[in-house]
Amino acid sequence: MASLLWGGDAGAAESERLNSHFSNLNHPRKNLLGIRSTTVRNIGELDLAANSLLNKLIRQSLVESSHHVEVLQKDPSSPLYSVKTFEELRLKEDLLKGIYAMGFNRPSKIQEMALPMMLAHPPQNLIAQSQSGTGKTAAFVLAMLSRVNALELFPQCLCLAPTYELALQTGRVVEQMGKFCVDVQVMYAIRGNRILRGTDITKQIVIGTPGTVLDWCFKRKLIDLTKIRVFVLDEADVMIDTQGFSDHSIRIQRALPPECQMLLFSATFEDSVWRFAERIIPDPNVIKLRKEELTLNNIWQYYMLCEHRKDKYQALCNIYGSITIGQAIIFCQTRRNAKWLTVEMIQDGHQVSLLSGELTVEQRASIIQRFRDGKEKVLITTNVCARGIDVKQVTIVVNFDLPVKQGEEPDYETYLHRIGRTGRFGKKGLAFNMIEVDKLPLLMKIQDHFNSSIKQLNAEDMDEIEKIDY
Ligand SMILES: Nc1ncnc2c1ncn2[C@@H]1O[C@H](COP(=O)(O)OP(=O)(O)OP(=O)(O)O)[C@@H](O)[C@H]1O
Repeated sequence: MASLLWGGDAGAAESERLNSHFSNLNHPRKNLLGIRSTTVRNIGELDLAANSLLNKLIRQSLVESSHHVEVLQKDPSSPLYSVKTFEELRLKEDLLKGIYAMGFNRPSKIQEMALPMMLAHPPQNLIAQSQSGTGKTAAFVLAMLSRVNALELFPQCLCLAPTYELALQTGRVVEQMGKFCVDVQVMYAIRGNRILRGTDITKQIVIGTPGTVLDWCFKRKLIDLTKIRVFVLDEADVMIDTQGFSDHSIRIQRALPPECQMLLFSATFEDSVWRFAERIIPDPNVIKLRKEELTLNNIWQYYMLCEHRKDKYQALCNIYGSITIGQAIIFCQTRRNAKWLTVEMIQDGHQVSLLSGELTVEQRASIIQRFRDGKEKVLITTNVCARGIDVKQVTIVVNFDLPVKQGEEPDYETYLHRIGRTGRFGKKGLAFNMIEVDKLPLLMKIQDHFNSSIKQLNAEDMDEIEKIDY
C-alpha cells in the first residue's frame, strides 16, 4: 500500500528513505531535528512527545473507557447524532474496506460522537479531548480521507503534529486506513524531506511539524493554504509544550479559508491547552471523555523499614524468596540507584531489565514490549522514565525509593500513578515500599493523604511475608 500512497516506485523509495531517516533520528547524535524529541535529557523533566510516541508504539489495542462522553455543541438546538456502526456514516466503500481491514468492528466511545460531527455537512469544527489510545487519531484520519478529492492533485488536508516521529506515526495510520483509496497520497512536511524549488506538491494530505509547514507555506510557497479544507492540530497538549509551536500553528491557522474545517485533539485539558484550543478553533463543538480515576482501594500496601540501600535490597530479596512474583516493576528515585539495583539483581541471577532515560525511544519501546511479552520478569526504572507509560498489567510494584518532590515533600500524584488502578478492572495489586527510617514521616503523610492503610512488614520475617495473600 505504501507504494500506492507514495505514488508508485518513486513513492516507495521516498517512504523507504524517510523510514531510514526515522530510525536514524532515534539515535540521539543523529537527531536532525535538534529538539528534545527522542530522549529524556533532564531528570525531572518529562518529555511529553517521547512518552506519547512510546505509548503509541507499545499499544496493541483501543483503550476503552467506562466514562460517558460530554458534548458541548456549538448550536445546542441542533440534534445530536451518535453512531454505533461505521456503516451509518455512509463512507466511501474503499474507506470502509480500509477500516475493516484494520480490524475495527465498531466505533470507539469517542468516535461514536465525534465522527458524525466531523463528517457533517456543512463541516463543523471540533475540539476533542480524551485519554491516549481512545481512537482520536483513527477518527481524524478517517475524516481527512473521507473529505479529500482524489482527483484534485494538491494539498487539501493539513495535519500538524509536535514531532517528526509522531507525524510519521499518523502517516502510517493514513496509509493503513487509506489502503484501498489508491489515488490518495500523503506527504510529510518534516525537516529532512527536501523538496526542490518550484516543485508542485500533488499529494492531497500533508502531515508535518509546525516549523516546517510554516516554511513550506510562507517562505517556499509549496502549499497553498487557501485550498486546505481540513486542518488538524494533533496532540495539542504536547504541541504547546514545545516552544514556538503554538505561534507557528496560529500563523498557519490564520491563513486558512473560513470554510476550512478545523479539528483539535488533546489527551489532556489543562487550562493552557483549553486557552490555546479556543484561540485556534473558531466556533467549536467540544467533546470530552473524562479520564478514569485511579484508586488505591484494591491495592495491598506494605512498607519495610530499612537502614540503607543494601538493606533495602535484602528486603527485596526476601520478598522474592517468599512469594510467587509474576511480574514486578521497581521504581527508583535516581538513575544511579536504578543502575546499581539492576546490576545487583542480575548478579544474583534475576531476569531484569532497566528502563532508563538515556535510551532512545525505540530502545525504550522494545524494553517495554519485551516486558509485556513476559520475556523479563522485573522492570527497574526511574519515575521520570516510566511516568505516563502504560504498564498496568503488573500486579506488584516496589517503591525502592519513595517518590518525593523538591523540598522533600511526598509526591502524592506519582505514588498514585505508580500503584493505583482504575476501579473498573478491579484487579488486586500489591505494593511494597522500602523505607529508610528518616523517610518514615513521608510515608505516613502518604497514608494520611489517601486515607488508606500501609502496613508494616518485618523484612526479616519470611513467614509473615509468606502469609500475604493477594
Ligand atoms: N474503532 C476502533 N476499533 C478498534 N480499534 C481501534 C478503533 N479505533 C482505533 N483503534 C485502535 O486503537 C489504538 C488507539 O487508537 P488511536 O491511536 O486512534 O488513539 P488516540 O486516542 O489517537 O491515541 P493517542 O492520543 O496516543 O494518539 C490503535 O491501535 C488503533 O488502531
